[in-house]
Amino acid sequence: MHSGLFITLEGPEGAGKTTNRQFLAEQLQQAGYEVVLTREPGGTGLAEKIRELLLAQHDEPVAVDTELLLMFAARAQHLQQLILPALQQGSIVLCDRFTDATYAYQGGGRGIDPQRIAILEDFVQGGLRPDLTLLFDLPVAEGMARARQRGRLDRFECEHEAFFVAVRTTYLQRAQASPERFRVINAGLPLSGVQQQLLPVLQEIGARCAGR
Ligand SMILES: Nc1ncnc2c1ncn2[C@@H]1O[C@H](COP(=O)(O)OP(=O)(O)OP(=O)(O)O)[C@@H](O)[C@H]1O
Ligand SMILES: Cc1cn([C@H]2C[C@H](O)[C@@H](COP(=O)(O)O)O2)c(=O)[nH]c1=O
Repeated sequence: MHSGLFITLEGPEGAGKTTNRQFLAEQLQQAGYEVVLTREPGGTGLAEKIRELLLAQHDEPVAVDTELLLMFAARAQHLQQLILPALQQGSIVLCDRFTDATYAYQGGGRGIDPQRIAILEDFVQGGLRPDLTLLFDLPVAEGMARARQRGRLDRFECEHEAFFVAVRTTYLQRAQASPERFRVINAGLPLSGVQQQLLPVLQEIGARCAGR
């Protein structure tokens, strides 16, 4: 059990998670909260090295189970070194992607049985789950266009459209299955419209912190 708040930001490539994570952090810090910003895969020195392996192109195919296990290896390190200590100190942790991404990308995209992902989720996380998850949803083509504008594409960003359609569908199914945890944000609007949708979320975060 911890006294902090674990908030994850999810969505496909180019959905605006990084941009809006910064906006949320600034608002929360101005309101006096201790905020820790992090991301997956990554977030610690070792986990960032695993991220480099995962995002790079290799001269042999990456087996889907290798990809899955590397995601959870990075997560185990991230949890022990950064997320759990921050939550125990009472911080709000804003994490760009977490295990919902594994269900969406390795489950939906790569076709791994979600029951196998659930076994690793329990093994690595014990009972820890995000308190709140913001799903930044937008049409696949729009997200890919935004990602392409940034320049060179990583190993995931080079996937075909059907992969990203499966990723988006899985995210939306998970949001529908757990409405108490997910808030779905229409990320296809101009930035001001996206941030407008985050105002009630900020109020909710404040209320949850006050109740702790
Ligand atoms: N609402 C928006 N309208 C138009 N462009 C946006 C919007 N939000 C973000 N962008 C732009 O889209 C690009 C991707 O945004 P950002 O890096 O925040 O997304 P992301 O979800 O973190 O992406 P990824 O998961 O691929 O790293 C950036 O160039 C950003 O400026
Ligand atoms: C946590 C996690 C991530 N991924 C994928 C999703 C993205 O393509 C990259 C991370 O890069 P980004 O800058 O956040 O877009 O990794 C994944 O496939 N599975 C996961 O669990």
